[in-house]
Amino acid sequence: MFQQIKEKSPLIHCITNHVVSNFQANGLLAIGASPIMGEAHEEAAELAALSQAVSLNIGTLHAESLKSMLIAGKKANQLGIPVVLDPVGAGVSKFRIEAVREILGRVDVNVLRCNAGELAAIAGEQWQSKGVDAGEGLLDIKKLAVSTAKKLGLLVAVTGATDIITDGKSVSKIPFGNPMMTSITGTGCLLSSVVAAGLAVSTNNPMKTVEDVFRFYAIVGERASRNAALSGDFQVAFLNQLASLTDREVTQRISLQEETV
Ligand SMILES: Nc1ncnc2c1ncn2[C@@H]1O[C@H](COP(=O)(O)OP(=O)(O)O)[C@@H](O)[C@H]1O
Ligand SMILES: Cc1ncsc1CCOP(=O)(O)O
Repeated sequence: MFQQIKEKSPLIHCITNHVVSNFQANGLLAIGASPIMGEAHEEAAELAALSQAVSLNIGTLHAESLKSMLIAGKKANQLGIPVVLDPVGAGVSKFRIEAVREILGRVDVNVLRCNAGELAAIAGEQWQSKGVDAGEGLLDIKKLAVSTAKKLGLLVAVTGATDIITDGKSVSKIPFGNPMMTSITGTGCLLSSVVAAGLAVSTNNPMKTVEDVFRFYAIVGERASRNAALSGDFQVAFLNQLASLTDREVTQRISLQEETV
């Protein structure tokens, strides 16, 4: 699939936050996709219509960008273009959680990519979130992901030490990755837009596409951590691995894991 992304270079319309906008654009370029960031409501429908996937992220949401997300999301739905939602910090304010509910109510989101705290907030469960980070809680995240996917009728992809992906029926766990991935801001946000790029080129089996993207991304994190002692180096190493990791190397890494279990 990542070879296909390089060949087709899908245009990904990102309405995202101003913390990670640059990292997200560079990460998409690194995998061979073509990012366009744009949050004015005047152009939201046009940009969505030009794109092969739409990536919505509420990290620094305001009334204007929320309006744009609804316009872009609805235009994407009309044209059959996949939509990914990253509900950054969904539980930290009334504004964010209401916005997430409005987007989910008015746009057919294909994939909800979130951390455990954001999932808990969306499901209306108790959780000790810490700003935009996952935080802590006692819930069974797998169960919550399954029930949320069923209730909302979409794919839920929850990140953490082990990632969980579900369509409400089957569940897949991705055990790869490295804790250094949480030492820089934006790895979650970029992952959501990489999922959008995957869906843009591979539409037959969305669940498998999300699994493949998550495996690839986690292995990127593992390899980047080998070449970086501290977070500044890690960010550069991460972009370099995004640009250079091949589908074949991913397959090799997975088979190594399978041999050891
Ligand atoms: N403890 C961990 N060990 C390995 N990988 C992790 C760990 N925590 C998060 N990751 C990875 O870091 C990336 C970002 O996840 P996360 O920090 O949960 O998202 P967010 O930035 O939205 O909070 C994901 O690819 C996830 O798999
Ligand atoms: C720190 C911060 N504040 C608002 S958005 C944002 C970036 C969050 O990025 P990620 O959730 O991918 O770490």
